[in-house]
Amino acid sequence: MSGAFLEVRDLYKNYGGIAATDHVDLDVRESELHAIIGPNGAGKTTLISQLSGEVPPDGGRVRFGGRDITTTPAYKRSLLGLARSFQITSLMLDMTVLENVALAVQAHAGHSFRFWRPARSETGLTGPAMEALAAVDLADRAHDVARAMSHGEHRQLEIAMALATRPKLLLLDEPMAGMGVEESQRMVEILRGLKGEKTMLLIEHDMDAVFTLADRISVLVYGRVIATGTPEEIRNDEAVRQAYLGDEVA
Ligand SMILES: Nc1ncnc2c1ncn2[C@@H]1O[C@H](COP(=O)(O)OP(=O)(O)OP(=O)(O)O)[C@@H](O)[C@H]1O
Repeated sequence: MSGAFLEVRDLYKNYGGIAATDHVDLDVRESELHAIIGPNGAGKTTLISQLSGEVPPDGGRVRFGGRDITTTPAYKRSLLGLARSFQITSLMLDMTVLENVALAVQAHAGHSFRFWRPARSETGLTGPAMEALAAVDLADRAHDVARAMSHGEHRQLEIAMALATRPKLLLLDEPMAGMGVEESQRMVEILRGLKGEKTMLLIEHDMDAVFTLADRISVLVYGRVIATGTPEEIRNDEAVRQAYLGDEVA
């Protein structure tokens, strides 16, 4: 027992002879920002999908908050406090920013809200929704229609929707994907603001962002974790340097 908040042991997923995750061991400690990096096809998305419960593992165990959740379905993991940042495809573009977040709160709370009332009229929904929007620097956009926002703001909104459910662990799947320099910098600031308050597992290709933000980094190559450590340790790890042909993590 490591006493980690999220404990992954021997996790395995095979796709037609390819081990997408190959006996992965991973510990995420409470309050840390733990990043997963690795070349294309290394298994990062498969790993996060196994943690959120969308992809069932072929072997191994996942424990969260001391409880075995290996076979727990995604919606129950979310109720236990394990949230994956929503994807853009789940945004309601013709609704306001606030309504989108309120819907996420409502969906998470299930029966405790009266579903036939419009989400905007429930103060029990708008309180947590506004708090989440403030955390991602979108409070002043609350009443704008989601369609009117930029790509970067849509990604901020996705994070607000996950935060509004007050998760204990936030799974972030490439939050900087498709962003320009300025948008990425804004996202880095937002994640920096959440550091310490939220435990986060971050998958990201933007190495500058990862090395700036992460408390610890795990490196996945061909489905295997080849190293875990502080940014400094990862930077100096010979196997990691070789996996990245020496330069990208320098
Ligand atoms: N649903 C699937 N069916 C078959 N093979 C899959 C499936 N999902 C992933 N794979 C394979 O598993 C391996 C790991 O893929 P995965 O998408 O998890 O990697 P990744 O590290 O997220 O890649 P990227 O950085 O490009 O997003 C790849 O070889 C991929 O082709």
